[in-house]
Amino acid sequence: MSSPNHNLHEMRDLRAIQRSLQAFASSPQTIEILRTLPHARPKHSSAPKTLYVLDSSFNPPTRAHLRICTSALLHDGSKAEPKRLLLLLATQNADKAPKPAAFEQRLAMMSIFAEEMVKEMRADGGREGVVVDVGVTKKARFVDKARVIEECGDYSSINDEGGKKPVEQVHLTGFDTLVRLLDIRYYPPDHTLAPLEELFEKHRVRVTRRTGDAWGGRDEQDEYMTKLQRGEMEGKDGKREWAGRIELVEGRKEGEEIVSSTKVRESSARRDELALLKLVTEGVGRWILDEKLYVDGG
Ligand SMILES: Nc1ncnc2c1ncn2[C@@H]1O[C@H](COP(=O)(O)OP(=O)(O)OP(=O)(O)O)[C@@H](O)[C@H]1O
Ligand SMILES: NC(=O)c1ccc[n+]([C@@H]2O[C@H](COP(=O)(O)O)[C@@H](O)[C@H]2O)c1
Repeated sequence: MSSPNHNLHEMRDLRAIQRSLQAFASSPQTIEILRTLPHARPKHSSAPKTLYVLDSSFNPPTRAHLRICTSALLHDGSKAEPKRLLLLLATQNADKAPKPAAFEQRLAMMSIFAEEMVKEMRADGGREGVVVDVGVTKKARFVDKARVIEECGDYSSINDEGGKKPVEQVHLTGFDTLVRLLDIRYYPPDHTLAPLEELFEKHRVRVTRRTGDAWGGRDEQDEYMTKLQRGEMEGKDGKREWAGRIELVEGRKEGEEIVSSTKVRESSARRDELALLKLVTEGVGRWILDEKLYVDGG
């Protein structure tokens, strides 16, 4: 889907981002790619075979988000190349009311975060040619996001018969979000998992463990996965085979600090710069401090 907003230059001008967001909000569009990095892209990039999607409120992007993305791009060897990553800001959340910061601030941070990620992957993994998109969607649930991404012209390739071939999406989530993805309360009016059929038929979910906080320890998370494999979803019109489309990967190591966007906002509210800078990438940290983001609470 081409748009006048595409490739907002560097995404630092908050007013320009705001104007793009307003245009998006008042348009019938449900998804829009606002920036693609790096600027000079490898030829193959327009037709990825695997599209990783990190959907988040990015309030702000953290080192946990960075790990989720780089782990997928660098270590998910089984997926088809070329790979591409979409950082997707959800302007509507399935659970949460909007909180600080404003969406334009979040997009500016996502853009800085994407630049830092591309740079880090070049340095660490020797990985040239990773293409990262920064986009927005009005859709809150994963099943709806997957559908609008499929329809987004930026990612289709042409099949042998000349038709459009949608790319396989791998949705990157934390364990807490997998539990919510498979919770029937998000699927009115029938409140069954049947609407997820189209998601799991075509796409996958790569789940990072999230332990040591409110989401249970390793054993509880393993037990949850075992129940899925044994067909726990079937009573809710889900399918046991879907478990094969869900991959659980390691997250934080034992003893490593717990990272969340909430913790960043709390550090900023306490004016604890040192704590804040440990939770986010350097450029995002600098932006938060310069803009005095979250200092009034949130
Ligand atoms: N530390 C983490 N470990 C594993 N997954 C994470 C972690 N932080 C975020 N995620 C996952 O990344 C996705 C987007 O994260 P989200 O924006 O909800 O971050 P958050 O830190 O949970 O936010 P908040 O603290 O504002 O609730 C979600 O699927 C979430 O589960
Ligand atoms: N069943 C679902 O598809 C479902 C449930 C809960 C959250 N979500 C989405 O997950 C993303 C991350 O959510 P949180 O910021 O609440 O962790 C948001 O885009 C949110 O809308 C989707």
